Amino acid sequence: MPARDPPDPLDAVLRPPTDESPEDKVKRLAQEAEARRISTAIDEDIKRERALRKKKHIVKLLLLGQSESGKSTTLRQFQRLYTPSAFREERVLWRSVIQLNVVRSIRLIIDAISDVRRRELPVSSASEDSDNESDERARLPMHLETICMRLLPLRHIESLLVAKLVPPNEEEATHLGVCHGSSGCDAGGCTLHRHHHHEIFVRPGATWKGSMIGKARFGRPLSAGTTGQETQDESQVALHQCKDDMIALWNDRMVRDVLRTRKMRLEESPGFFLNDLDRLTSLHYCPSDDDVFKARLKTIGVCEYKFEMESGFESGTEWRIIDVGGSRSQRPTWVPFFDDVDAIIFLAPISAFDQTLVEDKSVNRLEDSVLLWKAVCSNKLLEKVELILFMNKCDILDTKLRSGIRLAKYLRSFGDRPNDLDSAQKFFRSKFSFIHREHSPQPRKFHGYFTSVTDTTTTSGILASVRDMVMREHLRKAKLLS
Ligand SMILES: Nc1nc2c(ncn2[C@@H]2O[C@H](COP(=O)(O)OP(=O)(O)OP(=O)(O)O)[C@@H](O)[C@H]2O)c(=O)[nH]1
Ligand SMILES: [Mg+2]
Repeated sequence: MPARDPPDPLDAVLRPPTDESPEDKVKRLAQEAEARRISTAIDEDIKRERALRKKKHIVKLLLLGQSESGKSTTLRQFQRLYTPSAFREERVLWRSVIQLNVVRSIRLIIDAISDVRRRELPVSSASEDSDNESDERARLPMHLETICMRLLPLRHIESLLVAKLVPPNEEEATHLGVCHGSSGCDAGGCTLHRHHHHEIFVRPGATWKGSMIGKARFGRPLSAGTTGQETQDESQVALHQCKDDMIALWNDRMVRDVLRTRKMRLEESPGFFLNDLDRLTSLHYCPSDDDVFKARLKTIGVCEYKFEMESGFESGTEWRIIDVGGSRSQRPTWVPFFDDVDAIIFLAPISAFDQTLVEDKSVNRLEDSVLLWKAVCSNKLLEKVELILFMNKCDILDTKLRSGIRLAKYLRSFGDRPNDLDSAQKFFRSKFSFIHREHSPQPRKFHGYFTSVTDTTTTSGILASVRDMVMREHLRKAKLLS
């Protein structure tokens, strides 16, 4: 005789009672039918979700370009466009970065005027009581000495802000481009010690935002009042108290002379806010969108920003935008992303034709961008990737050319073309598109844009066309593969 299966332990529990009344039976059967209905609905939900996940598109966009080319600013523009409420909520967190940008600009000025040589000054600016030696340090006029003295508390504020923004034990080797030397200085009665001008940076993982707000992240809105940043803080109080002196320093004629002779064009430098001191130093200052785009915080490592399209034909598409550090030591982090990226936005700051890299003073910035672009175009791993070129910082290019800086002096091939924005842009477009054509392993379309990514209006339109183009290409390739 075959062995009998052991009794099912659940069977006894689930079996209807032997003394069940007809009414109870009707009730039980109804309950069982309802339970079956719910179970089928859950099964269908799971099936639908699986199918959806299978269908869900993930579009990956990588931002590349040298340091200070505008990658993180472009990322912030994407954030503003596609997760506006999270962007707005996080604006307040940029206040410390902006405070530090301001304090650093002021220190650059004080350092410059503190060891200015008499021969560097126009005759009218030099103080009269100095002796004849031509290389003698110029004495500062009394009013500037007083201002420098009164701005001494900003040194403490700078240390506070660095402690707040830079993770402990982090040291970054690159320095701000416009600074000099690192020894102490003594200008008349005003003694200031220069520090190394380490540029502050953001490292993912130990993010500065994370350290300031606990667990808050893009996509997970913060409520105002949770960070403590929006109320007045020590740095803001100090900046408020120093407001008049900072404004007087920045507007001083001799200061401007010194900056001019030293070719320190602070207005064109990243993180420049000195024309907005009145607004920025108010006790309840909260950064505007534009302030967030103008703020400078260097990227070290890789940051990924995810967002999902909520409507239209892209509904359900997840976008991942990857922002990397652009300084030379950071470039090895780029390659692992080449594998499965849909498109690259490459930023070339075409205003930088007369500048050198912060990390290597012997390398011209424009040349570096051109070489990088060539390397990206010719990379075999990227042969099927859409390359989008942002010829960026056109606003600064325009200002430079208008101020009389001659492009041909730095780029002989520019020849005798008119030294204006239009001619320069045509020239750069043909230079970059030529490289794209000649060095791409297989023919592909050139997508070139002239951008000033700090400008929200023009950039929003450009990002929308980029998004459409990338999405179309993504769908076309997905169709070809399926
Ligand atoms: N005027 C102007 N400033 C810009 C433009 N694009 C970027 N900037 C500024 O340039 C600075 C550097 O921009 P970032 O976006 O931080 O540069 P990045 O490429 O991310 O640099 P790394 O993180 O060092 O690789 C910031 O202060 C920006 O506000 C532009 O088109 N015009
Ligand atoms: Mg960056």
